[in-house]
Amino acid sequence: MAAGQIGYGVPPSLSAKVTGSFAYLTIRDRMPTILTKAVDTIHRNKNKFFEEHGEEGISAEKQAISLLSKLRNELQTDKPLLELMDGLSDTESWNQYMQRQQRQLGDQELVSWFKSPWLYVECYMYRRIQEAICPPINNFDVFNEGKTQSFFESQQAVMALCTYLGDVQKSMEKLSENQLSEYFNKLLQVSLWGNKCDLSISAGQENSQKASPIDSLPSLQSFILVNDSNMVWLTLNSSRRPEGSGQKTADRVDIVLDNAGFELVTDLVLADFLVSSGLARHIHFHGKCFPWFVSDVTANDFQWTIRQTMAANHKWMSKSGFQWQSYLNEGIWSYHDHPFWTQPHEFCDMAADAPDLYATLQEADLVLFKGDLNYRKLTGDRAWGHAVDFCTALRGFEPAPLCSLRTLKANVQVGLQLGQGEKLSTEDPSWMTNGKYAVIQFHGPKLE
Ligand SMILES: O=P(O)(O)OC[C@H]1O[C@](O)(CO)[C@@H](O)[C@@H]1O
Ligand SMILES: [Mn+2]
Repeated sequence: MAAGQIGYGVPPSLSAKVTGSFAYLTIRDRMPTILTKAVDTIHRNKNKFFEEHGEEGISAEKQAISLLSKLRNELQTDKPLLELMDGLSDTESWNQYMQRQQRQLGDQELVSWFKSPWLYVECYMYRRIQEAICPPINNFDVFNEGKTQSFFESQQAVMALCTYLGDVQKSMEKLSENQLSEYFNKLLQVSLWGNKCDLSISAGQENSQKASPIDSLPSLQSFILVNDSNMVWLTLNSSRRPEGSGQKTADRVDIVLDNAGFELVTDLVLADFLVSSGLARHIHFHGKCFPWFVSDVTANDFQWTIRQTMAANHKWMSKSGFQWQSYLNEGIWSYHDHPFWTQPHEFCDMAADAPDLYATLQEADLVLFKGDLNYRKLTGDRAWGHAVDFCTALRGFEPAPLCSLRTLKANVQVGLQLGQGEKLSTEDPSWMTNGKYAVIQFHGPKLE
C-alpha cells in the first residue's frame, strides 16, 4: 500500500465534522478572523498601492477585498471548495489534490470547509489568499506587519540571545564535550520555545518574546512532554567525521523553518552554534514560497531579519548578523523554498508527490522540523492515540534522522507514555492547544 493511503489502523483526519472540536473552532472562529484582518490590512495599504501602481493598484486592491470577503463567506457558510483559477506554477497540483480529496469523500458530498480534513482546508485558505492578491500587488505580504512587529518587540530577547551566543563562541575552543552538549541543549530549547511565538494561533494578536530566553528555560523544563535531545546530540556526533578522515565530512543539518520574528532568530542562533562548534558543516534552511499561516518565514522575511540584525545598534546582534550573512555568502548556510511546504500534503506523501524534495532531505544528517503545522503534517493530522509510536504516525516518512521541535497548538500528539495524555487532560484540559507544552521528538536509528 502506498504511503499515506488509508490503511489498517490509520485513524481519520482531524476535521470540523466534530462540532466543538478544536478544528471546528479554528475554522468557525479563528480563520474568519484572519481573513477579516487581511481585508483590513489591504484596505489600509490602498494609498501605497496607488503610489506604486496607480489606478491598476487601486483596482487590484478592490478585487482582493472582494475576493477575500467572498472567501470568508464561503468558509462561514460551509460552501464547496472551488478550484484555483490563477494559473500559478502550483495551481494544477492544488487542483489535483482537491480531486484526490473529492475521490476520498465519494460522490455523496462535496469537498467543503467543515467536512474535509482540517489540515487541507486550512492550507487551502492560505493558498486562496494568495489567489486573491493579484498583479500588480501580488508581491504584497498581507502578514508582513505582524511578522516585523514580532521582531521589533522581541529586541530585548534577541539582544540577550545574541550576547549569550557571543559569550559561548568566545570560549568555544576550550569547551569540554559536556559543556558543549550543555550549550547545545540550551539553544535547542530556546529554538523550541521560540515556537510559542506564532500569529495564527493568536489570530494575529501580538506575541513578542519579552523575557530573556535563556533565563526562562528552567521554569519551562517540566512542560517538555517528550525530550529526545540526547538522541539529537548522538546523531550529530555520530555524523561528525574527523578532519581528513576521508569519510563523509559534509555534515549537514536541515532546518524546516516555521515562524518569522523571534522564532527565526532562535533558529539562526542555533544554526550558528551548530556551525561554529563544528557539530555541522552546512545548514539548509527551508522556508515558504508565499505568505503562509500568518507568521511563517518567506525568503523576504529571512533576508530582512538578517539585514535588521546586521544593522542593529548592539554589538553582539550586529556581529551575529554579519556572521550569518557571511555564512550565506560562503555557502555554509543556504535558503530553500520548495513549493511542497506550501501545499496541503501529509509528509508521508512527500516521497510520491515531491520526490526531488524527499531526495534532498535524504542527504541531510539530521532534519529539524519547527512548529505545530509541521508536526501535524508529520503525523498526518490524524486522531492517533497519544501512546502510538511517533514512527507509526510517520507512516514511512523517514528521509533522514529527524526531530520535531514543537509547541502544542493542535490536538494531535503521539509518542507519549501510556497514561501520560490522560493525566495531562485531567491536569490541564487544553494541554494540546494552549501552547504551554512542547516536545523534542526524534525519529531515527537508535544510537548508544
Ligand atoms: O506556527 P505553528 O507552530 O506551525 O502553528 C500554527 C498552528 O496554529 C494553528 O493555526 C492554530 O490552530 C494551527 O492550525 C497551526 O498548526
Ligand atoms: Mn507557523
